[in-house]
Amino acid sequence: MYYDEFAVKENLSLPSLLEVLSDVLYRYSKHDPSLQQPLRSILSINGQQNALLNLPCIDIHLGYMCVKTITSFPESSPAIDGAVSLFNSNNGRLLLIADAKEITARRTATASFLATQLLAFKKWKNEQKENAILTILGCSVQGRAHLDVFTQLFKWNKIYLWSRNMTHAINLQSDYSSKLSNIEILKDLNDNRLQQSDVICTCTASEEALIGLKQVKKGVHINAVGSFRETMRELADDLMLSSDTQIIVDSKESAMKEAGEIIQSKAKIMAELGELIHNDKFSNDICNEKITIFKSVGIAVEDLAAAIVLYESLKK
Ligand SMILES: NC(=O)C1=CN([C@@H]2O[C@H](COP(=O)(O)OP(=O)(O)OC[C@H]3O[C@@H](n4cnc5c(N)ncnc54)[C@H](O)[C@@H]3O)[C@@H](O)[C@H]2O)C=CC1
Ligand SMILES: O=C(O)C1=NCCCC1
Repeated sequence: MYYDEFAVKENLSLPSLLEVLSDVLYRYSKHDPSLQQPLRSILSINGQQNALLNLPCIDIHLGYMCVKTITSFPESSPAIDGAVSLFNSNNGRLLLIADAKEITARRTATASFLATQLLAFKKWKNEQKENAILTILGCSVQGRAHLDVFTQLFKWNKIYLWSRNMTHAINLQSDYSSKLSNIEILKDLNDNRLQQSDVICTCTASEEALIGLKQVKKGVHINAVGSFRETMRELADDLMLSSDTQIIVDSKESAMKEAGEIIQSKAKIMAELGELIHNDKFSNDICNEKITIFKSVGIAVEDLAAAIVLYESLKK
């Protein structure tokens, strides 16, 4: 009944997760009445950064209900802890309880990869696809999960890693050295290799902007993962507000309440990721001249997708 982080990692197929994620995000953005997801609750402890989060949702179309309860304690390691519970929505039976750290890490990175497919790969010519450069900022749990998912699902020409503490980047490079020989470390964010990157994933808990318009190239795609509070941000206002930037989010309702970059810059949101799925008009509006930003804060239907994939794989 309880699946720990190792069981989650071993049994959560990324291609299946990508498929179920696309389906639930598509129906979420279409306001499909069979899918219910209220805004999550974030209860802060003594007004500090430490918090208890609750993310429920019901999907009567797929026949499941899910609730993830996690703590976020940024000064602890790991920063996130908790469990995901999956239920049958026809009879109310509890089906599975699984480690939330691994589910959160993998569903978040897979959502970023889905955004990269829809916002970057679709607009690239073959040559850019064959020579694509990925940069990951922040080398803790999310940075590691992004490296893992992005390299399992796509072949990158080069990968650059940056972390505020360089040892973390070096350790991550070393952990992957037997599988990947194309990882390099960026010592700082003014390194012009950042400007050569086709895709950048920002995976930090920063409260100050780490990158601005001057540090990235025209047409870059950015997955901004880290911020989920008004006071947090990884991207500067000039990047958020440029007329060359198109901003996509996982949920407009959540992003406007939680995404620091969006609240602070008052940048306009172009669409939710789910609106881009099965939508040729939107895909055609995304062009190679524009910078695309997928700002995620994390929503319950993503955990539901992961829990369903896990449950159905364990049932076999
Ligand atoms: N969008 C989403 O769906 C999700 C977002 N998150 C958020 O993503 C971020 C990363 O998550 P984890 O790796 O689990 O957190 P973590 O606490 O394990 O790591 C935080 C990372 O941020 C770096 N960092 C903190 N302050 C910084 C600063 N001022 N400048 C540069 N780097 C800084 C740390 O060095 C560390 O590498 C967190 O803010 C977390 O809350 C986490 C889960 C899901
Ligand atoms: O969606 C999640 O799960 C989280 N989002 C923001 C940070 C904590 C976990």
